[in-house]
Amino acid sequence: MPKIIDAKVIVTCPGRNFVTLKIITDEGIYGLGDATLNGRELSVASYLTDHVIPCLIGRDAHRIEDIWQYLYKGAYWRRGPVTMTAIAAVDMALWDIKGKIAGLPVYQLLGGASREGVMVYGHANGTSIEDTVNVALEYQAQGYKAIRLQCGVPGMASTYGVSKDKYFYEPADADLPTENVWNTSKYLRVVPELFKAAREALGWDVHLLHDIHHRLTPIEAGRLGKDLEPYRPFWLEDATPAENQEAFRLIRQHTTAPLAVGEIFNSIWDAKDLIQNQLIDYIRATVVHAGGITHLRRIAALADLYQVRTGCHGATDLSPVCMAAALHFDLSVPNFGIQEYMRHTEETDAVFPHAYSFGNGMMHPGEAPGLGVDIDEELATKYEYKRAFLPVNRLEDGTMHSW
Ligand SMILES: O=C(O)[C@@H](O)[C@@H](O)[C@H](O)[C@H](O)CO
Ligand SMILES: [Mg+2]
Repeated sequence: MPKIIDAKVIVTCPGRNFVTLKIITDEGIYGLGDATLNGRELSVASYLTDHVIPCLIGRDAHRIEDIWQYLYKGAYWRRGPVTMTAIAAVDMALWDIKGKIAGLPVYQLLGGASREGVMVYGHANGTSIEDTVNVALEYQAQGYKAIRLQCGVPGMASTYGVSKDKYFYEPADADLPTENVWNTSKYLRVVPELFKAAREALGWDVHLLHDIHHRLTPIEAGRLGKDLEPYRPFWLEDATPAENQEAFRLIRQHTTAPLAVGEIFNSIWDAKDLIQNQLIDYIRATVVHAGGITHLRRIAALADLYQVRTGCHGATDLSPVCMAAALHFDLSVPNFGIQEYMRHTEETDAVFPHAYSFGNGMMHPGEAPGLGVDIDEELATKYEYKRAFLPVNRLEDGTMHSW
């Protein structure tokens, strides 16, 4: 059996912070897991170093399910983003090891390919509707079949999803949280105009998505969904904060716009009622924050019973290790929907060389054994951790709001 003899956490910051777990076996084979939790990176690094790695040494690396259960039940304090991101990193690394030993890409261990490629969506954003539509046209020219639209709101200095750099979006932008100002009624006026302009410019053969990013109440989300129906959105994401899963019932009563939620979910329990009551159409939970490939398969299997499809989170603050793992999952899972793909920077890709590829709006994990991603540890040491927080949102009267 491949015995775990060592494991370490690598924190690196090639333009943004990433936390990576490396598990090493007595046969010299190692596996990698993404452990990045944007804005709270060091909490996961410590959870792994201080509370998980000592329990891994000496274990059989093939026992993925047993180790998953040991870390989940053994912590006593179950669930939560830090715990489940740490478990996810171990899970990814063990699938990587298992694939390398078997000489197979992980998707083959998950039941093989269910499709030829993974449809992805890119992020078009701009300070104005015109800028956003022009970037969307560039994505369409690159072959993207699905494009997310996020634009600035007149009268608001900054808002979620609008980046300073046209192609790379990094929201964790300061040593302490940046304070954004938010105005719901201004936002509700601009999004339908954005979609109208986008449909006129891009036509109907491209999927258009939008991320509300938790900022509306259920009835406001129902109103926006109804306003966007003529433009056939592929999905409205994070329409309202989802701690109260029942809140989505009110949205459903007012609009047929498809709903996606779950990038901040970390276990099946966060999504169970949404899925079983068909209150959503896509589940956004992802490998790195929802307990790894092992747990994400359980979430997808439940979703499949209710015709809910996957739509994994894939922002730049999820490392190429997570992107690789997600693509293996996406290629195999029967109820695949779509995969988010925000390109990493060249310096990030240099630290994490990988086998996955993009072409004509689709991605593929590649045929390398395991996850097909590595880490250049020497290069990684050149990029010191740099504390960075996600922004916060306040209403114009100063009231704290969701960002
Ligand atoms: O859909 C998305 O990609 C967003 O919600 C993310 O950009 C999210 O804001 C970041 O991952 C937070 O770190
Ligand atoms: Mg989102």
